[in-house]
Amino acid sequence: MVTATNLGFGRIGIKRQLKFLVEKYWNGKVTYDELIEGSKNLRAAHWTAQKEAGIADGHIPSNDFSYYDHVLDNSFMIGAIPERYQKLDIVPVERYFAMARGYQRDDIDVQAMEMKKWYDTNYHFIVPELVENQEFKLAYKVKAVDEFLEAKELGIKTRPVLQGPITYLLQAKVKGVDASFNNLTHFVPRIIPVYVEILKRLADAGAEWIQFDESYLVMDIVNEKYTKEIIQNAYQTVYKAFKEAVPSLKFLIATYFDKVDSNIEFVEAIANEIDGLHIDLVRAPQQLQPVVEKVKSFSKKIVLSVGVIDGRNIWKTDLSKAIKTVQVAIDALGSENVFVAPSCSLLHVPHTLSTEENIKNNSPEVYDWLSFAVEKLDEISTVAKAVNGENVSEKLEANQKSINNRSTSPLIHKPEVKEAVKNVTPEMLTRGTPFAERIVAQQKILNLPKFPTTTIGSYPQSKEVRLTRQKFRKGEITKEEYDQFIKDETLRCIKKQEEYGLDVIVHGEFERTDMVEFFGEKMEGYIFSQFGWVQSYGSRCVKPPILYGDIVRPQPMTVEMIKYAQTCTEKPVKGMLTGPVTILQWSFVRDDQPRSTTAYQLALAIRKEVKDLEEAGIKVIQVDEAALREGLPLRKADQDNYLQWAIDTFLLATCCVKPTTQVHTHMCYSDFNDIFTSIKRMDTDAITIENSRSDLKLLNAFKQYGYTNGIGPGMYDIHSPRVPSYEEILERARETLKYIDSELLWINPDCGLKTRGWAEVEPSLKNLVQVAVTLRKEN
Ligand SMILES: CN1c2c(nc(N)[nH]c2=O)NC[C@@H]1CNc1ccc(C(=O)N[C@@H](CCC(=O)N[C@@H](CCC(=O)N[C@@H](CCC(=O)O)C(=O)O)C(=O)O)C(=O)O)cc1
Ligand SMILES: N[C@@H](CCS)C(=O)O
Ligand SMILES: [Zn+2]
Repeated sequence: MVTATNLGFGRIGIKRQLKFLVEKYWNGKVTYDELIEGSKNLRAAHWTAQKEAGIADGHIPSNDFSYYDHVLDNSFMIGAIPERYQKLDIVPVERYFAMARGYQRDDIDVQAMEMKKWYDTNYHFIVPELVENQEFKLAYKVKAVDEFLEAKELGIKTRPVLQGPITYLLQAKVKGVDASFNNLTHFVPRIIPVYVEILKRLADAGAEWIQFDESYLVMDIVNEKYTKEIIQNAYQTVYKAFKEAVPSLKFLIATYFDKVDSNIEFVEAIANEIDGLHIDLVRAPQQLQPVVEKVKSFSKKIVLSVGVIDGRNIWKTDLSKAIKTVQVAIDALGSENVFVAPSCSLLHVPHTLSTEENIKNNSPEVYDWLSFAVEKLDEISTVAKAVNGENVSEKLEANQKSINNRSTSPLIHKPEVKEAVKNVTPEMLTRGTPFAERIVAQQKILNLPKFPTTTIGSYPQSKEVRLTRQKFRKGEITKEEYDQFIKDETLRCIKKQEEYGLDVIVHGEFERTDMVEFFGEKMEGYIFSQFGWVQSYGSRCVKPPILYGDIVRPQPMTVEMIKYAQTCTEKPVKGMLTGPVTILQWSFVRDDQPRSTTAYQLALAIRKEVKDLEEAGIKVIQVDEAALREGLPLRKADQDNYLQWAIDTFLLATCCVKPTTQVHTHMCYSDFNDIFTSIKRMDTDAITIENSRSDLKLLNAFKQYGYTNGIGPGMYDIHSPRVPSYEEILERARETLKYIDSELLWINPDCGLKTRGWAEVEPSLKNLVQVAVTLRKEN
């Protein structure tokens, strides 16, 4: 019998209950007991939904829940708590949130831990931070065990999910060591006992299968430092120790987001210790045959968990195709050695389609093409039933009808859009004039001081802004009233920026729910869910719009608002747009054509907007490519191709302006080294980057690669509520000047300010501007 399984489920709840609960806890509006109780209810609901959908007993994940992030939970559980948090005299839950968000109370002021993108997703994790003499020890409460027991009490046997130790250690940064320090050789022996203790407790509690997320197995992990021998040795040492200590447990090694490829050697090396391997066959269907062959050759029989239901997108699965894939594994390994699974955790897709009344009523055809997490559980169970010989013919027929309908629907295809993409020429991808000449021409118009100051775009999306938008959506206020409110907010925001002394002004983005959803709403080819939220970081969620067809921009999207903003001030106002790659990356996009084709369509739409802004007299235009680095394929062999079309689409979107128009971009995520030549190729007049939670050393790349255009590495972290002091920003700016030429340096925060309150923004920006004033005197 093939088993229906799952790898992980979203935690925020059908209506984002966890978000509201956690935020209320932070604001002192609910107690710790209420936080515990509310989360318990959510977990119960999610386990029950999985059980009811037909996920097998013992294969419903637990420990996938988190108040903030599951990697942080793992650090907390094994005592990897940096000293600056350990020494705070606060209760454990406060310590946990201090690690995630920083802590500022009375005279205590501790920064948050580093946050990074989770592989190529829009989810962020808290980077484990270790020291050379790190001791790992169990927390007073062992979350993985507690959650297993909690589910057991409900009559649900779960499969606890743990961060695979090798992946956890490779993700960790170690303070105070040099580049030759080897995380694996150093920490493997130390981390084993704490994991063994957790495993023993899980076995005692009645667990059978344990899922180890060893997602690093899809990366190019082997290099000079992490040689094959070292990695193989690490895998063997860890999993041998686990098996010896707790022989009753079965271990599933889970990989996702790309192919395992030659790293299968490391799996082979531990084949006798483990009981199953999960592979992603949506992202990497080509790995089916080689992995099946390899697994078949192992002396010990292990289970192959085949990830055939897309955990990263929202389209209905072609069930007949999925069944064929599963059948290949069954034929080779036997049905008792095959699990049906989603490609990865369902954390990355919204909860359920069943509440989406708007799509159902207004776009019934598209509704029929969709599948969110709960519906995907049903797909998993249907595939398992089908290969087990149960009669699911009605479901399969209905599914085939939807799949056929989608592939031929006239809703999707617009010949004029396809034609426009074909007609893109190389001349459309270049500015023509070099930066050195452009900047002189721009300065004649803009006359900016040295170390120009700016912000990234958004200002606080206060409760009032959101509630007013909600009232407008519900029809409680008119469009005129809403527009006037937004204009008033914009004016107020611009006057504040003038008061702080910022040089390049932004309009604040008050009219935007989200920088991608806003543009989606103004283009044809998109639909929008009402409750399709997915977690981005901590309590912050995004509702990716659904791009289902060819893209058309019927009319200008931002021009009226930016023109208005420019009338509010003498200083230059940046026209704010989101770039094609970021729109692509943060939408659920069609899977019936290459992503590059969709990006070209988006680029043509943004290009029209850029041109219209310039014609409206806007002198500085920022096209955010916040997610360009995030979209980089995980395997090096795939990266050049991506970077080629990704940068081409950015150039297509921006290279239509005069040399006098200043083009900015902004990027979140600071791991730039591997894409540096591409950043250069973007040839923007200024780029602002998220950098403040990362090592300044990363900026060395700008020097190393001879970057000569304007650059603004974020001077402080906007994701945390703490206010940076003038001294702190000044120190950072002075340090930055060791890496960046003073003529090129912009002074700015590291991302938009929408998540902050004015009470934090005001002192932070005043300190920021003061730093620029000091630098001008010093340099
Ligand atoms: C820059 N970032 C972004 C990423 N991805 C995006 N798609 N967009 C981004 O900006 N990825 C990387 C980073 C991640 N950063 C963030 C930052 C902030 C948020 C965030 O604040 N999300 C909000 C939801 C935003 C939104 O759409 N708000 C709606 C209101 C929806 C709502 O909650 N309405 C309430 C009523 C009002 C209220 O009580 O507040 C309701 O319906 O009940 C809007 O503005 O109208 C969040 O709350 O999490 C995300 C990622
Ligand atoms: N312009 C956007 C960029 C965020 S990455 C903002 O300021 O919110
Ligand atoms: Zn950003």
